[in-house]
Amino acid sequence: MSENAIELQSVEKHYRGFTALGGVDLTIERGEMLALLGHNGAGKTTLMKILLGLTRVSAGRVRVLEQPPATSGAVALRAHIGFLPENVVFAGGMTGREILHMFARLKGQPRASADSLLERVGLAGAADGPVRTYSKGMRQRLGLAQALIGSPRLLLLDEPTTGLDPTLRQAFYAILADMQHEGTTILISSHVLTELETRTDRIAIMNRGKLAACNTLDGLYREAGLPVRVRVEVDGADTAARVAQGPECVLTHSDRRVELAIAPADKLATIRRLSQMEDHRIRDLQVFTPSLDAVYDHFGSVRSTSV
Ligand SMILES: Nc1ncnc2c1ncn2[C@@H]1O[C@H](COP(=O)(O)OP(=O)(O)OP(=O)(O)O)[C@@H](O)[C@H]1O
Repeated sequence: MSENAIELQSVEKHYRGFTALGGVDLTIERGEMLALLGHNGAGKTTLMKILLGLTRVSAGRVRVLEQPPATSGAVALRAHIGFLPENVVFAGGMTGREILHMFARLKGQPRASADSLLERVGLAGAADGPVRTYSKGMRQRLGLAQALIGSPRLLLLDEPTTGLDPTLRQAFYAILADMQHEGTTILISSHVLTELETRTDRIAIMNRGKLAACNTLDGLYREAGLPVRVRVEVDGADTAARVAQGPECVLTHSDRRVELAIAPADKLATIRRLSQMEDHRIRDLQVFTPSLDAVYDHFGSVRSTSV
């Protein structure tokens, strides 16, 4: 059995001359949670549709749980995939329980499994009310319950937390963490890097139909190589001058404070240099790593502009 739940090799998708995906290589291991980030139109939904077998690739090779997804023989494969689309719409007149029972029947699963999923997503109390009375967060949770029917081996979630408040988002990710713990592979697309930073194993950033980066968060920081900012609070003008005399780029300089910009690899050398200035008083030193938004911007705008 392959270690990989998803394998994409040189995948392209063209719509009448428009390139939605321009050669994507991506492998996702079984049990991994990978975030797919990208601007509007970057190609995230197209990629998910390909994985679901809803659209065929124009070129390249795709394997989902070791099978090509867009073939007539892929019906059994789909039973192992849970999908939550970006805009989930349910018949407003039906209750949450009726909807989940319907999806359970379609997936050949017992009704009891739907009932326990309503518990799991915290909708048991509202399950017998019509969906038109549900809040956005409740509809999203019903959508997640629908995606979880049949304990899928692969979960594809297209911007699932859009519009959820922070508490609901946390509850949503707690359920995903449980699923991952049980061995489910999860691919989750989003615009928001900050909410995914501590929750996913790796982050793939798409830019205009190409993969601009795919790495752990630490790996993305390393790859981006964005400068680290060091703020040094000093006892007076002499010390400030000494701090500013080093090889680092000086961002601001006053008698009390100097700010330096340094390459991540030089961080320790700078701290060593500052700590060895024994005859000068450094009152405080703060290191600011680049924000996640800066990392995202770096890959979203600098690389992969050739599609
Ligand atoms: N059926 C289609 N016909 C023509 N162009 C399409 C079709 N589907 C998608 N596209 C184009 O392909 C590009 C990628 O679209 P896609 O929906 O995959 O982006 P996305 O990253 O999911 O964006 P968003 O974050 O806005 O949902 C877009 O420019 C879109 O207009």
